[in-house]
Amino acid sequence: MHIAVIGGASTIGSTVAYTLATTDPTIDITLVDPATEAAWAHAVDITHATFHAATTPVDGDRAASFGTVRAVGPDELPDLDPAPDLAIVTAAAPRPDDATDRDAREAELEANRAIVDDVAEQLQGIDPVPVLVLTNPIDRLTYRLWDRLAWPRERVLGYSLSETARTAHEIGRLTDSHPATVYCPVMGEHGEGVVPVFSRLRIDGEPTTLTDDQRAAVREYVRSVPFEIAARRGAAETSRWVTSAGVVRVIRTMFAERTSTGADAAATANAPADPVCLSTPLDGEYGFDDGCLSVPVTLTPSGVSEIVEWELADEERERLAAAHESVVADL
Ligand SMILES: NC(=O)C1=CN([C@@H]2O[C@H](COP(=O)(O)OP(=O)(O)OC[C@H]3O[C@@H](n4cnc5c(N)ncnc54)[C@H](O)[C@@H]3O)[C@@H](O)[C@H]2O)C=CC1
Ligand SMILES: O=C([O-])CC(=O)C(=O)O
Repeated sequence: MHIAVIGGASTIGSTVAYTLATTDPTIDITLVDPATEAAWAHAVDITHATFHAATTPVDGDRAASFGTVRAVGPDELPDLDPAPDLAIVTAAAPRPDDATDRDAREAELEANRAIVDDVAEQLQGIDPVPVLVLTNPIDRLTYRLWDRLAWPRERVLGYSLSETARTAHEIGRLTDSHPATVYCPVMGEHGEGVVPVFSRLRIDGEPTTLTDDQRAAVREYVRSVPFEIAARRGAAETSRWVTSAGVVRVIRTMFAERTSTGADAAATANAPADPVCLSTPLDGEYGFDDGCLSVPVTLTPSGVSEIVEWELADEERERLAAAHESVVADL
């Protein structure tokens, strides 16, 4: 499997590449970035890391299955051989040092629109593959990329799975449970319009109800914690660890048959074969016929195979509608 990370010299892109390479050394990774020196440096450093990730020395047959990590400029994307099976987009404009407020994702919109348009042009040079957009604000820019690319909508996804981990963490704290026992999917906007689907909450497999105050506390935590992290660590250091782990989870789910570690991600005891929530263009699902929002999707190596329409509580539907209104206002 070959994954191209567009904006691969970025903090997030390089961390995703590192996590992928050290989780599954059979994957070929190409860092595509105009910052070719930095991309080269990440590629070589990550290549060295894969030596430790495998218990070396391995035999020649196993070594032959290992992939490579390399760096290229954007104009070389169409010539990659083999062509990528998946593109991850982390290209972004530099953020100011004070980009740690809750409106920081929105503040990126104007500058990153132009970059996403450029990425669309780069991607036009290859045949359609699934594209996972991380560039913020993801719901608006996933739609923008899809609009510019004119690829089937099944191919285009925005990454928002970190919310699920943050939600589980806070529910775990509030209920004195281990976060790993918490299943609570998260729909809506990657931002203020986040919609944890409390009607589907299970803890240790048991349906569980939170109070209104607890629900509000969870939403508030999910909205604010990424910016608390950025404020304490510096704007150049976004939530790289949860993001890269979540992206690997998406890829393992999407390419279940083809990664050497296999995909147990979507089928755990607490969430048997449940879909994952990612942002994707909507065409009537949940009553919305434009824009992108995170909704439950099932995945194949081609992208989205199905957008699943869950029965939602009235309050969840209302919150989803508000998120949709906010997102489409910026299209
Ligand atoms: N969806 C999510 O959960 C998360 C999203 N993000 C977002 O990911 C994006 C990247 O963040 P950082 O890693 O901090 O960025 P960064 O500032 O470290 O790197 C951006 C990279 O994009 C490259 N780039 C610029 N224009 C390009 C183009 N036209 N084509 C290809 N590459 C180009 C730059 O050379 C640079 O290497 C931001 O928009 C950030 O908000 C960050 C964390 C989580
Ligand atoms: O806003 C950021 O830079 C980080 C982000 O999206 C997240 O961690 O969810």
